[in-house]
Formats: sequence, C-alpha cells, structure tokens
Amino acid sequence: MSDTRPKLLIVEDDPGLQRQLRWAYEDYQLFIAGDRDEAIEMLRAEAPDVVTLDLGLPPDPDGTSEGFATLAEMLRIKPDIKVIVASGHGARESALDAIAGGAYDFYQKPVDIDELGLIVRRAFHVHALERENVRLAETAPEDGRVLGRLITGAPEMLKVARTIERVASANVSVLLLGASGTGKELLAQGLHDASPRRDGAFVAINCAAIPETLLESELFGHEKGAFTGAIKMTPGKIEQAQGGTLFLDEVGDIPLALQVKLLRFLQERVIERIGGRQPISVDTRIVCATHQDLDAMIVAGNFREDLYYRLAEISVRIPMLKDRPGDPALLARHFLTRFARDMNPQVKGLAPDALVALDSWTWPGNVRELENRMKRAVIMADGKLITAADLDLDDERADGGDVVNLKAAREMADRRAIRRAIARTDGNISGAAKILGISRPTLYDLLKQYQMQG
Ligand SMILES: Nc1ncnc2c1ncn2[C@@H]1O[C@H](COP(=O)(O)OP(=O)(O)OP(=O)(O)O)[C@@H](O)[C@H]1O
Repeated sequence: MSDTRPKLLIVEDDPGLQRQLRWAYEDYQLFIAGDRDEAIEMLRAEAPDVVTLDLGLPPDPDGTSEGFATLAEMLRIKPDIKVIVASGHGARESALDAIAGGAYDFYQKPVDIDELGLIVRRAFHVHALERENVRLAETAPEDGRVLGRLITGAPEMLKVARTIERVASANVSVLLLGASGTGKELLAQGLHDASPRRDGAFVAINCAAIPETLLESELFGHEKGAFTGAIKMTPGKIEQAQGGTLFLDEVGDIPLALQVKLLRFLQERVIERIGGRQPISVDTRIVCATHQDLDAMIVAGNFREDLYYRLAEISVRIPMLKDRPGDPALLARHFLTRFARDMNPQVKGLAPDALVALDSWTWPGNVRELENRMKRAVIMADGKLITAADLDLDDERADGGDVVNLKAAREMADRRAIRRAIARTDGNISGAAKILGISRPTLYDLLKQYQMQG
C-alpha cells in the first residue's frame, strides 16, 4: 500500500540531530538531506509540503549564509512549501530575516523536538488550509467569497462556511447562532456577497445597541413630522437594503410589538414608515443572528414562534474560538500582518511562548478579543516578535463570572497551570511536565484534551 503520510523534508547536516529527528517524527514520511544539492534534489523528486532548514548549512565560518540561498531556491521551485528555518548559534535575527524572505517560522537550536513538532504540525495545517482555499477559489468562484475572507482551518468552521455558501443562493432565511465576536457579521456579509443580491446593499443593524423607542424608526423609517424631531422623511434600514440584504444582529432583542411588524414585512414584503399612510413594497433579504436561546425565549413568551419560523428556515451554529483548534494562532498571524503593516512594521512574528499562550487562552470574547489583543500587542511590542507578555492574557479577569461549574473551573485552572509551566520552560514540554509534577505523556494527554496545540 502506498504511504499516505505527509511528506516532511529535513535539511540538516548534523548526523546526531538527523538520527534524533528520524526517530521523533513517525507521523511523517521523512526525507533527510545533508546538504543543499541533496535538498534541492529531494524537493524536486518528492515534493514535500513542509521543509525544515538549518540556516547555518553547510557550516560556513565567514558568517555568510548558504542557508539563505537554499531557502530562496526552494521557494522558487515550489512557492507553496512551508519552510521552517532553524536559527543556530544564537542567530535569531537572521531567522527573522529569513521569515521576511518567505520562510514560514523558525525554531532555535539546540532543537527541542517537542517544540519543533508543534511548529511542523502547524505548518502542515496551514499548508493544507491554503491548498483548500486555492482549490475552492478555483473550482467555484462563488465559494471564495465566504471562505476568502474567513481565516480558519478548523473543520467545524469550514463546514459553517460551506453551509453559508450553499444557502446563499437559495431563497431561504438564515439564522446565525453564536456568541459575541465569533464572526456572525462577517458570515452574514459573506452570505450576501455569495448571493445573487451581491450588487445590492448590505446593511447591518444591531438591535441590542439601539434603544427600544428608536428601533422601530431605525428599521421601518419615518415620514416628516411623524414625531417630535422627525424633521425630514428618513427611510429605515429595511428600505435602505432594498435589492440587497439586511443583517439583523441580536434579533432576540426586538420587542414583541415590533416583532409583529417585522413578521408582517416577512409575510407580505411591504412596510409602512412611521407616520406613513402607504404600504411600500420592499425586496430585502433578512439574515439574523443572536447569542440568545430563542427556544427558551419562545417558551417564556418573549419571542414569537411564528416569527422564529420565518427567520430561521436554516440555522447555523458558529463555534466558539476556543473550540477551533489551531485557529487562534492562525488568526493571530493574520492580524499581526495586517496591524504591523500600518502600525509597527518591525514586528514580524510570534514568539513560541505567545503561540502557547494563544492556544491555551479560553477567548471569552472570541475573534474580536483576539483582534483587539493583537492590535494592542503589535503597538506595544519592542522587538520583532510578539511575546506572551505583549498579549497580556489576564487570568484573574476571566475567572470572574464565567465559571459555571466545577468541571469548568478545573479546566481553567489546568489550562492556566499548563500555560504558565510551558511559558516558564520556554516551550519545553518535558521541563513543563516536571514543574507540573506529572509525566510527559500525561501532559500530552491534557494538551490534547484541552486542544492546546495548533
Ligand atoms: N474567521 C475569521 N477570520 C477573519 N476575521 C474574522 C473571523 N471571524 C471574525 N473576524 C473578525 O473579527 C471581528 C468580529 O467579528 P464579527 O463582527 O463578525 O463578530 P460578531 O459575531 O458579529 O460579533 P458581535 O455579535 O459581537 O457583533 C471582525 O473584525 C471580523 O472581521
């Protein structure tokens, strides 16, 4: 049977290290090259997706790096490979330059097999994700519209994106269910862009952010003189989205009286502005979202069941960021690139302790929280790398009101202890296990259980 394991090329001239690596990475088909020529040959013959490259290869006493030339050549031959560079001999700066030149990430020598293992795994993950994105963009132009702007490698989230793409062209109402900051608006916009209405307007309104007394006018508009202060006719959001899509965020916050009016619009496709005498036909698609349990609200009499069925022909549940393994690091890189460009161009990457912190944080505010923290970290970072300290993930605050039961409290305590231990040992798993007083396999089990690896 043919070997289906992913292909990893290791360019390393130290025979001792070669042996160690060969033993450590059974999950991959390993190709080990001792010098540049061999590396290029293996790259052409085997087309691996991920390469680790010793920058100091072959040992060059004068400090000019053969490794850089090898890196450039490899990327020229196969631009989509992920090349992880090793900065030996304390030459961390040169590794960062290599990243600027197209390398994917770096590890420091002496090699910590576990840490390198994490980076390699993440590199395969990113590679697969990019390939999937390219494939989707090529096979169906429409698909890229949702997936194109969505940064994720998590199967659950990719499933969400595909569902959105599928429902975009169908004439059905869609309800997005997810906590704050999970990307509901982004997905609603994606749905609009992938739908036949893409040339119309996309209008968003957050029903929870508008006082009840103003919401009717916001949604339905008003005629001049309809109430004190109505100095001119103002169309509502439903009308503004004519021919396009209206995104109603926090739809559970619409008061019952207005729910009736919204229902009428959905049934008859006409609205009446406040103070207006004429029904106006409007062709607007409604996409809604909520973080509330609408079923419970229906039972409690706070949400109309008939409206619910009109709004939620299809409901799509969006997972929390902490339940999307690998995504925090992926998104962090995305935001880093974006913010660094405008705010602090010297910032090039994430330090290993930052990656560990990103993976272990529970992200109560989801992607929005990550975005804000990365913005702050990019501004605050002193060097080329963002560290865990720059991210300022503050445990105590999250402990505040969120702990609902003993299991959750334990998980949070476990995560915190693990994160601190790993940060203290600079990513060394054996050392961290020692600090925690558990065995290495137990620590691996916990990391897996809490999805703390990318
Ligand atoms: N998967 C993702 N990839 C890239 N950016 C994302 C992703 N998810 C969310 N974002 C970004 O994170 C921020 C928050 O997302 P968004 O506003 O869509 O969340 P939301 O669920 O609508 O939040 P809220 O309910 O609090 O309004 C936005 O800037 C959005 O562009």
